[in-house]
Amino acid sequence: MSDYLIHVEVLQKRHSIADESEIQGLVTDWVHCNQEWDQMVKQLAERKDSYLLIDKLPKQLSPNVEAINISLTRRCVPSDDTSGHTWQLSDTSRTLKYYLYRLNYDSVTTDEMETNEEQLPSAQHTILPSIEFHGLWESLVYDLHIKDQLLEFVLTALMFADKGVDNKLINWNKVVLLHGPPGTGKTSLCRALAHKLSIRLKHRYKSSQLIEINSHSLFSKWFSESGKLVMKLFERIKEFVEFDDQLILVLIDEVESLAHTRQVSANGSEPSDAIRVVNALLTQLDGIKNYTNVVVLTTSNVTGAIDLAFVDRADIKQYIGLPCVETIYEIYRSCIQELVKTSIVSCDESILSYNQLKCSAQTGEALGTTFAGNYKLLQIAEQSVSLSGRTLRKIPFLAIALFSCGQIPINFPLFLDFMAKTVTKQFDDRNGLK
Ligand SMILES: Nc1ncnc2c1ncn2[C@@H]1O[C@H](COP(=O)(O)OP(=O)(O)OP(=O)(O)O)[C@@H](O)[C@H]1O
Repeated sequence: MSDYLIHVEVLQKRHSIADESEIQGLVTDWVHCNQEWDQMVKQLAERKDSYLLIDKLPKQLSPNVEAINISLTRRCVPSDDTSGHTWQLSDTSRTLKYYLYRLNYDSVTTDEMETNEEQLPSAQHTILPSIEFHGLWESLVYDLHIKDQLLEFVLTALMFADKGVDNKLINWNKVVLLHGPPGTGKTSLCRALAHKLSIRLKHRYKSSQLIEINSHSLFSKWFSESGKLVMKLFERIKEFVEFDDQLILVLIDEVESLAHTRQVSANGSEPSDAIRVVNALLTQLDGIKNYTNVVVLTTSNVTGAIDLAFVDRADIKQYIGLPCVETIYEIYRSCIQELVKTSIVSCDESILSYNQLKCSAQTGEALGTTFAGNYKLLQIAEQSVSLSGRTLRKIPFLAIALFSCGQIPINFPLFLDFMAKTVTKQFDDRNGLK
């Protein structure tokens, strides 16, 4: 038993023909010869929401392995945890979980449904783990340990289903609801969660698929038919769910457009159709909850507008809010690292994590000019409070587009000036719109 569980995700190269056992053997050797586990774990534990990506691999691994991603969760290993292979590092008390996977490069496919007059795009299917969502989980930063908690929640829900826990005695529906302001990464988090689950559960399921329901097209034009369309759509989902070696993740974005509160609908202009849609959705959700291999992920910007019966079915109702200074700093830091990597910004200073910066300030190490840029970045993060994650990720692009006059590379201090001006402009523009 250990305080941390170390997850080692091994991405096999696209054209590698080595079999799983061969790669597992090579990775095992690498893991056991690596003397740096304690240091890596310490580094990761200090950083919140963090991971270590190793893409410069030793030559015995590089022909077959693209990258190795190491992350931690703070928990003990349940004795019958079936996800991944478990290894005990011989010289420490640390437990390590190993997952080997390949990315799917096929493009997303769109399902269409027939209405009276036309074909309607009703859902998008992505085979997971997909190149489309590679790195998405790691790119999302939150104030609390939201990502780990969500992952843990879904793994537990699937484990309960697998163990055949009686639903009449313990109630769980395998439905997640993420709600909060626009642009806080709710949809991205659902996609990233689905991708992560497909990697972590590769031992349990032969394949995994994300089905994204297009709520808008289901509910807009053919309003009177919407109830029927919802039923049809879930019939189609059931075709996939029938195979219990397939993990199916259903994403309903902006679920309020399907799960409108029946109270409001009843007072509105077209009450019966809206009520029919909500009823159809609730019936279908109750129908698929009996399958062990399906999880429904939903998002909403306006929780108040969702039917309470739906909200009640969600096992987890997670509020995703606007980022705090620390999270903003980390989002900006990842943007700058990317611009340095692609030689758009030149930087001699190492860009510390928020925690490192705080620690070195306490010990007096960072107070010299060496970390002046880091402090300036922290000020910009403070200036950016109340902006959404979506806006924050745009700021570095806008800073260059608006102020660099096409001259790259831009040195780090100048780039930070551009960023500060862009944030000010963002608030001015926003106030101008009010
Ligand atoms: N917490 C975050 N960390 C890092 N990036 C973020 C974060 N929140 C948002 N983003 C960025 O914003 C983009 C848009 O996020 P997304 O569309 O998932 O948000 P949303 O909450 O679903 O928005 P909406 O409610 O408007 O549909 C993401 O792809 C990501 O680049």
